[in-house]
Amino acid sequence: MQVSQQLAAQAVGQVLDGRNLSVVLETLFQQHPHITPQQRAVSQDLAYGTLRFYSRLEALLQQLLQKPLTEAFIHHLLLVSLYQLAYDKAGAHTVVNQAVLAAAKTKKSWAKGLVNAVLRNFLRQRDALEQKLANNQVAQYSYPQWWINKLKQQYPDHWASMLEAGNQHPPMTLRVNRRHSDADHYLQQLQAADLPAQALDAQAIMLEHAVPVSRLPGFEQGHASVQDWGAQFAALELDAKDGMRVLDACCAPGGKTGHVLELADVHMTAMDNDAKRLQRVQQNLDRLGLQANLVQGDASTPDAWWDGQPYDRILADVPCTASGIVRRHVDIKWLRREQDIAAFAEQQRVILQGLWRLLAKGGKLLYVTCSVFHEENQQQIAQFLRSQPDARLLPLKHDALQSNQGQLLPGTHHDGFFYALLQKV
Ligand SMILES: C[S@@+](CC[C@H](N)C(=O)[O-])C[C@H]1O[C@@H](n2cnc3c(N)ncnc32)[C@H](O)[C@@H]1O
Repeated sequence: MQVSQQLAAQAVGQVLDGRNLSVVLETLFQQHPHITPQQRAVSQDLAYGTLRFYSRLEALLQQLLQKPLTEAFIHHLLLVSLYQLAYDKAGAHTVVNQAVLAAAKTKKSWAKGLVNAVLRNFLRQRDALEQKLANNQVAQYSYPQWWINKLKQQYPDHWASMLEAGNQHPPMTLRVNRRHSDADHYLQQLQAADLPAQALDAQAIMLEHAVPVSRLPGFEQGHASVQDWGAQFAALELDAKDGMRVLDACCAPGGKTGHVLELADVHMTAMDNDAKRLQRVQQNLDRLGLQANLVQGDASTPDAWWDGQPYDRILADVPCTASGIVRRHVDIKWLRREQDIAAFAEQQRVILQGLWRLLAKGGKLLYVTCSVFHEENQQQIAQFLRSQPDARLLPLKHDALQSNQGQLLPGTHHDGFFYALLQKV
């Protein structure tokens, strides 16, 4: 556990300095090639858990310190250990002892004593410390204040449940490849492999416990893919038919590209501006046995890559704040700044404008974000419709989208997404 606490503490520190959690963890694991798969998994769980509840843990820690902590590693080690004591199954004495040993490695004479005292005081005073946070929403929900304020303003009836949904442990959800099977049949295969699960619709299945993909029946043969249920609405709403020309304009890593191709035999151009991420699209398509014309390019400047033939369907799954998928990407809560919203909204506006002229008359463009902020969603589309007289907004099929003007609120079964289906008239 000591190694995992140490690595998690380093990862937490680097994320709080502005770095992406999955990149940070990958780099740390490369630097420690001898740790076991179990130590990797525990390090990852501790880093994710600590960041999920970061501001609550920080508020608890501040109550336990008599003066500010100047040693960053000890600070982050205490956050990880408090996470373990407050949320994890590990035994309290083991957590404290291992943290003290990890602190000793810093060779600071005061570190061992401080870590021991802070963690034991937490165990003794926990109820009183927690009670003092009852009126502190940043500590209660573990989000930045600006984020809480924005959701309160934009979702007066749902803000608290949305914040809580973002703190849940995300489920592992599968998309069954319709070319091979459906949810009912695949469920039977999962049961035979001792993997309990439930069907969410004809293609989507939520597993009771996350497992390595190698344990999924037929995964290497493309019988199923890992994809949040909310993301699976995209290909269904796009409604591409056999023979159509389809552009997936921000496609990497190709989750939605694969789904569109599973549903219909279309001529697919899958484009992204990131060459490395495009390699993952190719790998995903290879596994599914599907084909697309992969193009590296900028969706906002199509003249550089477009062949001049209009598309019947365009999927614009644009870059966004990702505020709807924080339960999977816990670092986003601490990496985003409020001013990022306007910057993303401008990037999305330019992409949407750039893609619109590629759409055939009568064709449909599905605009998608994994954000819950109105500036990137409803406001973006309202502004687009005002500036584009040949665009009209079509109704969406899925009930959950219809009832919220295209906004899928994050919940137990899916992340938060926004969908708008536009037709060129
Ligand atoms: C939300 S992700 C797409 C996820 C993907 N549709 C899927 O379902 O797997 C957004 C993608 O847009 C790409 N991107 C960002 N700016 C772009 C631009 N100007 N032109 C094309 N792609 C862009 C990013 O590299 C990223 O892969």
